Amino acid sequence: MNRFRKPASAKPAVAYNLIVAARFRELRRLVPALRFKMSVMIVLGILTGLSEMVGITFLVSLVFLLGQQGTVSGSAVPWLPAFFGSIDLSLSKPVLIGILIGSILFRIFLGCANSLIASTVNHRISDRMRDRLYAKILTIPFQRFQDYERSDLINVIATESYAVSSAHASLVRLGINLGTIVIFGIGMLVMAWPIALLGLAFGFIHNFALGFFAGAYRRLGVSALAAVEALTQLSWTTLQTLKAVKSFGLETRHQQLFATLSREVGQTWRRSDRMGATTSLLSETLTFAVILTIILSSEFLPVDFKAALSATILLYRLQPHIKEFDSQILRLYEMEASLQNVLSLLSESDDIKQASQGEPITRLAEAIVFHNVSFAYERTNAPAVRGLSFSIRAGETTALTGPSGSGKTTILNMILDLNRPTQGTITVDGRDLATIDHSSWLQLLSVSGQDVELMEGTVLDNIRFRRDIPDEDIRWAADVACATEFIEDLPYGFDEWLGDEAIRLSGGQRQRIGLARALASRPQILILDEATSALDEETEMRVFSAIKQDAGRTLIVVSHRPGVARLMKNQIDLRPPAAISKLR
Ligand SMILES: Nc1ncnc2c1ncn2[C@@H]1O[C@H](COP(=O)(O)OP(=O)(O)OP(=O)(O)O)[C@@H](O)[C@H]1O
Repeated sequence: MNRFRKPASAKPAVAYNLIVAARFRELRRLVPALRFKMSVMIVLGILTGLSEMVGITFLVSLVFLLGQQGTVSGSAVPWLPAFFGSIDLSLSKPVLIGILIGSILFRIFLGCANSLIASTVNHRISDRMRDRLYAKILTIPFQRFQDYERSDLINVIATESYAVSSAHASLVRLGINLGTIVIFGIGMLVMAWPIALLGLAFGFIHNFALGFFAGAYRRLGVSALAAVEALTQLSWTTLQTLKAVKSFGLETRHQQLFATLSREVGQTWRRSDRMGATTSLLSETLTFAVILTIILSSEFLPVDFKAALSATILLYRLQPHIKEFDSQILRLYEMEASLQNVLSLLSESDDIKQASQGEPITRLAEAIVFHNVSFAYERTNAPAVRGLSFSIRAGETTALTGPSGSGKTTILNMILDLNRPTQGTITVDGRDLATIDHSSWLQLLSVSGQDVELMEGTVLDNIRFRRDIPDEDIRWAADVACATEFIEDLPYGFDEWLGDEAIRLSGGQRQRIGLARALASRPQILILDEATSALDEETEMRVFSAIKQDAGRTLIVVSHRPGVARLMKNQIDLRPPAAISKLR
């Protein structure tokens, strides 16, 4: 994730069960109206448990009554009088069978309803999380975005976002299990209190014993996440640098690295399975011990046999709930690392430029002026540019020149409002750029750089770049960028599939697609940052003369080629004054 964030602690929790409260608090921040939906699902789940308990006790009674004829005298179920006092609950066999079938059907119905609701709610949570994470990537300041590994961002959107719905599902299951445990416990207490006490002791021992695994599950979550992130990062960089990998003959090296990382991912899943099997075995052993205790001590228990049998079956049916209760807590530990990643990305502050509502701007009438502007990137010792004052006049052409690293791109980024000066101000027609509505300012601008970020799609898609631009404007832009001449030679012309690498295009052809993309929206201000560096001189001159024919546009060009700089009316030289005078 963020390269500058400390990794999540893998230490075991001090108080094992408190993780539930921590996860609940985090989820409440992430999912509005959490409590209502959760409560409905938990109540439905508990009702399912209740109908199961009713079914079990009536089933036991039925088994005992099957041999009898007519109405059963007295209460059919031994614990009912404890709830209903002196009311005569004599039941005939058909009624008993009816109640039994009813409770089974009710349980099936509630179970299905709850699964459907859970699935809908969980998918909605996942959809919402993915949308929010994606939106966050688009709204965090660009400089902050650069702190993140791209592959990790893909991971967090595509897979780790599910941690939120999984945590929600786990909390719901925990609520249902706890409610069911309480209801079964009360039922057992009424039927056979010694067995209920044994059950209570079992629950506590179970919870205590599984608590020892909390730290291991948390560490497992951290290492599983690290292994998946490393694997995705390698895959991502291999795809990005495949040409270099092949040119340097590094295929085998990459294959070996991938196999090692892939094995690590497999190992963490196997470790997860082994830990699941261990905790399950522990849980089953504890259940066996408690059932054995009941069987061995049954003769000495002061409980009616039918009630003892019902309570023992209940205890047996209770075990999965106790087991699930603890395994859901362990899951909360395991998913902690992923959840922290989601939370940390979502807690990034939005770019104030996008959030603030400044004054809209419809055109650049006079000039963009830098007033004693300095800019320092985060975590750097020296500012990238210092004390700059100059103006870029509207409707004119201006060249920004200077040696590599002198801050030309940094200046363009400030004009694009991607970065704001750390000192000084930039004004547009006399208004502070920081007070101008960000999106209306961007409507006036278009930029093309040395490296063109192509995307999966056709030539047309790449020029249009998901904007509403008519085909005529795209054709016009391709003409001005001198791109039509090579596009028409492609087998499918503008419909030729490029892919994000556009391997079949030369560097200069890719740059011309980038230029056409910038021109297609017919911007008032066109910014070209070494955008023609890969073109031959003749084509470059043709491109500039075509661009300059479209009068009225403000053109800002960064180029290391003196010939290009000379084509511009104004020049801003970023060399230190001493260096300039030495050259004269
Ligand atoms: N994201 C960043 N974080 C930290 N420092 C940066 C960042 N981007 C650029 N810099 C630094 O800021 C300085 C100016 O960089 P910039 O890219 O603006 O120079 P440039 O004049 O455009 O260079 P070139 O002609 O090589 O493209 C350089 O020292 C560079 O290392």
